[in-house]
Amino acid sequence: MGLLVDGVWRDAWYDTKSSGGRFVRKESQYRDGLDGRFQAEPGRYHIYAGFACPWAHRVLIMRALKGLEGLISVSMVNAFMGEKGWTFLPGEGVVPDSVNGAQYLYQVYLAGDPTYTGRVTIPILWDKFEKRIVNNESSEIIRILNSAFDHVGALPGDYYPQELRAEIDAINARVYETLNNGVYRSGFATTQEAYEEAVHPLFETLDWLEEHLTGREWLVGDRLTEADIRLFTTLVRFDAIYHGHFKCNLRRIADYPNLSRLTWKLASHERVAPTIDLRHAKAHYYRSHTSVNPTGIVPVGPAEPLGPGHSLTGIQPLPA
Ligand SMILES: N[C@@H](CCC(=O)N[C@@H](CS)C(=O)NCC(=O)O)C(=O)O
Repeated sequence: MGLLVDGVWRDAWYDTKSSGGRFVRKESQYRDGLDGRFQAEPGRYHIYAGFACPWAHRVLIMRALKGLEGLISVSMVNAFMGEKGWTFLPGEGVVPDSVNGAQYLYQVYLAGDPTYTGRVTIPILWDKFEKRIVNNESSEIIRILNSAFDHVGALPGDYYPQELRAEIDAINARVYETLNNGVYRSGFATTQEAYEEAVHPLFETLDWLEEHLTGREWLVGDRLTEADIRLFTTLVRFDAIYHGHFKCNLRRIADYPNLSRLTWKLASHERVAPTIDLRHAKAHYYRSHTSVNPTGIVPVGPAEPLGPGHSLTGIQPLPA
């Protein structure tokens, strides 16, 4: 775990000292869209992702739902993120970097800008023509994938429809703050106060979502939208990872019937299922976050991380 400073890798854990033990997420730096100099073209773009990361997972799901596998290639990082950050070293679920030939993800950031300063995160949308990062903010990459490739062969489907945007944005805002990022704010807190400040609102949001989903199939409108996708990538990891590793343990998702139903509905979706590898994700969190779990031991349970009777075995690997 570390970051680049003027193009030089520095091994460092998140600084929580200056913020009273609170984990404060840094803004992503590459924020271009596919317009102007970047045009949507088959074969031009590459995604750097990984099975562990909930932010990268959003992007893998959108790529799959829009049927973009043949138009946008992908590389997948190793589960273990050590002192040199994410790597493409051989391991389960790794898809090597066919574009930049990087062994370490920081080399991809340097290939785009040899003087980059900042965190080295997945997901990344990379332009093979201009040889640079277009965007490294998942909430924006999923919107790009949702519509930019529609005229060059993407599958139909709009997961951010105009008429539902206000409602989607409102749900996203609460879910991002208290849940998607809330699990990290709970788990990476280094004071009791900072932890409790995160974990209580997190469960208030889960309670609220459970109620909101009564009599509804999806969060917004009567259809699958990006709001469901953004919620899902946290829910699917919750009982196996966040409940134990990040101490989000007032309740499990299995204790919420409506949230469990939504989680399973997406997890078993034929296009979404191949984007999930919970064993890999568990190994990442428990082995890489040595300040949270110094022994690196990966717990064996829960036996059924997606609720009674639901198994994810038999899922096919992600097409490269
Ligand atoms: N805001 C970013 C966050 C991405 C992010 O934090 N990814 C994590 C993996 S789950 C990462 O690569 N962390 C490495 C680091 O912070 O050094 C997004 O949504 O794309």
